Amino acid sequence: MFQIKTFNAIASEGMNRFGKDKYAINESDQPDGVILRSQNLHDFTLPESLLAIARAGAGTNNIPVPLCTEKGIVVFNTPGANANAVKELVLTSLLTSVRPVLAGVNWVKTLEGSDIDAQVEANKKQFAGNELVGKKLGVIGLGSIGAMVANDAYRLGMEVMGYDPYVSVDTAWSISRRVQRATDRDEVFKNCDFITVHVPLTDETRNSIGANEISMMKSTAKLFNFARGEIVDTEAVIAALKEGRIGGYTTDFPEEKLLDCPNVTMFPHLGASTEEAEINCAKMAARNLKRYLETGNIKSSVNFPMVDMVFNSPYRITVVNKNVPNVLGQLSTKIANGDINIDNMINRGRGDYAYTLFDINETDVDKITTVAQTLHDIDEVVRVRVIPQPTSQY
Ligand SMILES: NC(=O)c1ccc[n+]([C@@H]2O[C@H](COP(=O)([O-])OP(=O)(O)OC[C@H]3O[C@@H](n4cnc5c(N)ncnc54)[C@H](O)[C@@H]3O)[C@@H](O)[C@H]2O)c1
Ligand SMILES: O=C(O)CC[C@@H](O)C(=O)O
Repeated sequence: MFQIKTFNAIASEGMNRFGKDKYAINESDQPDGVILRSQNLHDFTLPESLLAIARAGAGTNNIPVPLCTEKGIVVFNTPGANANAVKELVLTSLLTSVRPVLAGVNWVKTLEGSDIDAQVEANKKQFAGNELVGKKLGVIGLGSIGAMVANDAYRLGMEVMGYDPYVSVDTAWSISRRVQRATDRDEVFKNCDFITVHVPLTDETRNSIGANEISMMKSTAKLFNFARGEIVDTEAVIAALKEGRIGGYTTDFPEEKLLDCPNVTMFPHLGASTEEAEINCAKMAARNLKRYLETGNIKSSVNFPMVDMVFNSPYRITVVNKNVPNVLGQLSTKIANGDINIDNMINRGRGDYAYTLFDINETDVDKITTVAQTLHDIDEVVRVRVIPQPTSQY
């Protein structure tokens, strides 16, 4: 039985994938797997039992990823599964930022009397706005969300400029050739009427939009942040808004100090909050976690390499180890010394750590367990698992 712990409400369409025959949910404080949304795990003591964490979402800054890597805990996310939901909210924000439609709707609710039509025609000019067509949108970060925003903004008639020095080949293929590529981020700040940021929170991106970047923006330009609050220097934004040096700031990450600042729109972290996105993320997170627990194969991990080997032998030994020379040699020698024949193997490194699968032609569990113990004796080995052949491949 695998023990799964959940944090946050995870859509049942995902949780149902953990069949009751193999999985117990929230019954143990020594889980094999954790599945969560935005719960902060930085202060959570990672139990020794923990093999993997699946984030039903894109950002993994709520998880202590480097510590997980050191402990051989695989962290998964669900790239793209909520991208459309975020894109639709970004487009909603762009459209409502140029037309005060919500203010107009709320104003109509306050009307009284039998001459409402006359009041409407006399006052509607206060809710007039502008159009997006022909205006320039800058998209910083052209991943799952940024690429969709760029393509759809172009379809709405905007000029679009994108910046992403690390864009993946797959995403690059999906971006319209009409989206201008900025080679320098400053071009985006200097030229665009709207700037939207879609990068992960990393050491490089933290506070990466600050006073310097804001000073390059047009005084009418509006900044949109649906990525993470910490990417934008809030104090610099407040100063610019108060002095009228930029036109507006929309964020999905409310902060107290922004509450009474002019031209700020805040959403309560709603980017991924659609039924469809929650279901997509839950299903993908559950699939990632199940695949790893039942086969050792890794897909969509943020800290370990992708590994996908067909499981055709009675048992598989998986090893997480430091990525240094001669560990693989020691591992295979110890397996051979235990009189076990290797059918198939794969070894992949990522940064300081590597992951190896050995499919073994052996059914004697005691013999396999004894050999697995000897693998632990190698200094560089972090974690060893023995997995029986599953009834289905993933
Ligand atoms: N508001 C929400 O509810 C919500 C929902 C989903 C994602 N997000 C946030 O949005 C982020 C992006 O999501 P995604 O699904 O598009 O992720 P993604 O991994 O598909 O795309 C991120 C892109 O950012 C690029 N990038 C990284 N560092 C960069 C830098 N310094 N400059 C420019 N580009 C850089 C990468 O190359 C990649 O193309 C997530 O990490 C998460 O923090 C928020
Ligand atoms: O789970 C959520 O509601 C938000 C997820 C979002 O911030 C993400 O990074 O995918």
